[in-house]
Formats: sequence, C-alpha cells, structure tokens
Amino acid sequence: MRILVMTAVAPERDAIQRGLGQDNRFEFALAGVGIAAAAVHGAIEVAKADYDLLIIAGIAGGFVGQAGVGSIVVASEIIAADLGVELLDGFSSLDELGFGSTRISVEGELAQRVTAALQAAGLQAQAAPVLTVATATGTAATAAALAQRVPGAAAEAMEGFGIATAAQQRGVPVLEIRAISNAVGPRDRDAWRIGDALKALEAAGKVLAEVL
Ligand SMILES: O=C(O)c1cccc(C(=O)CC[C@H]2O[C@@H](n3cnc4c(=O)[nH]cnc43)[C@H](O)[C@@H]2O)c1
Repeated sequence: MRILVMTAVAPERDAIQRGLGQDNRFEFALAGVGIAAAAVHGAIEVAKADYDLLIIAGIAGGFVGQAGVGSIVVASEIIAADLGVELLDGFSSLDELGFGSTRISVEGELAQRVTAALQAAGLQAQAAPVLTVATATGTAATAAALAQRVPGAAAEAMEGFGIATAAQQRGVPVLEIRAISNAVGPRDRDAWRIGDALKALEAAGKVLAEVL
C-alpha cells in the first residue's frame, strides 16, 4: 500500500511523521498554506505515483462546543464552506448556484475505523465535517454563520478541499485528520496551542500506522 501524507507546513509533517515512524508505506509532501497552493501541490503530488490513499493532516481551528483544543477531528466530509456568493441576506454555495460541488466525500468506513481506533487509544477523537476556508475565521459572527451553514461542523482549516479536489480527479481516496490548536472565533493568536495540537497529531500518527 502506498499512502501520501500532505500537510500545509513542515512542523505538521514532522509531527505526523514522528507518529507514523519508520514505515515505508508512507510518503510525505507539503501543500503550502491555503486552498490554491494546496490544490496545485496536491495535483503535482498525486500525478507522481499511483497512491492508494491520500491523508491530509495538520492543525485546525475547532468549533466551540464541538471540538476542543488538543482533540482530533477525522473528516466525515470535506466542505469548502466559503465557496459561493454572499447575498444581502445570507450565502449561496457553488452547489446552489449550479456550478459544481463544495463537498468531497472521504473513505467513510475508513474514517470511522480510524476514529474508533483513536478513541480506543485514549485520544479525544470524533468524525465530523471539516471545513476548508479561504479566510481563517476571526470573529464570533463568522464562526456562527459557518456553524449554521454546515450543522455539525467540528473544525476549519485551509487546505483540505484543495488537496482533496486534486485527489478526486485522480481517483485517489482521501482522509483528513486535524488536531485542534485553537477555537474558531475571535482571533487571538496568543491563545493558539500549536504544541499541544502537534503532540496530538503525533499521537494520531502512531494509531494510524497500526490501523491502516
Ligand atoms: O508557528 C508554528 O510553529 C506553526 C506550526 C505548525 C503550524 C502552523 C500554522 O500556522 C499552520 C497554519 C494552518 O493551520 C490551519 N489552521 C489552524 N487553525 C486554523 C483556524 O482557526 N482557521 C483556519 N485554519 C486554521 C490551517 O490549515 C493553516 O494552514 C504554525
């Protein structure tokens, strides 16, 4: 089995790589930060080999009441939550406009199995929708609007939909695994617990190596 693991930045890659250990089934590549860089690098990487699975991994914001700092969210679906048009009284997604889809399915059975294994290993983990946003949320109003737009959304990050779109074009199944570093809401960079999230990502990597 050949598995590509993509993260936005090197500290995320290093964390999950430490967890996965010396296992030659896994290969690693950086996507860069944001949906555009992620789509381009995703397309380049999936064209290099016939991968059996692409795992998108990294840190993320957690929606308050859904995913706490240090916990893990395994995407049940990857959703481009701000891809559409803003209306005077709301938002209309690309799907509603008839221009394509803002949702990418993951390997559902595998996502459930990974989540169960993470929980069995004592990690706080759940399977839930993970949003991809072009602009990281910085206000309570945007957090509330996103939570209303995608009921049950547990995390937001900035690369998943870009990488997953590239994988989908090549027919490569995807998983997205995010460790929560901060709450989605009013921006407070000093409150981000990146170290805790990277430790959780490493711990998740150990479990992944066993379950895959
Ligand atoms: O400064 C560091 O040491 C460091 C280590 C690892 C990662 C970072 C990042 O800044 C990664 C940015 C990456 O994180 C995702 N992210 C995290 N929180 C949020 C959020 O609240 N909203 C959206 N995205 C978030 C995102 O995918 C970024 O690419 C720094």
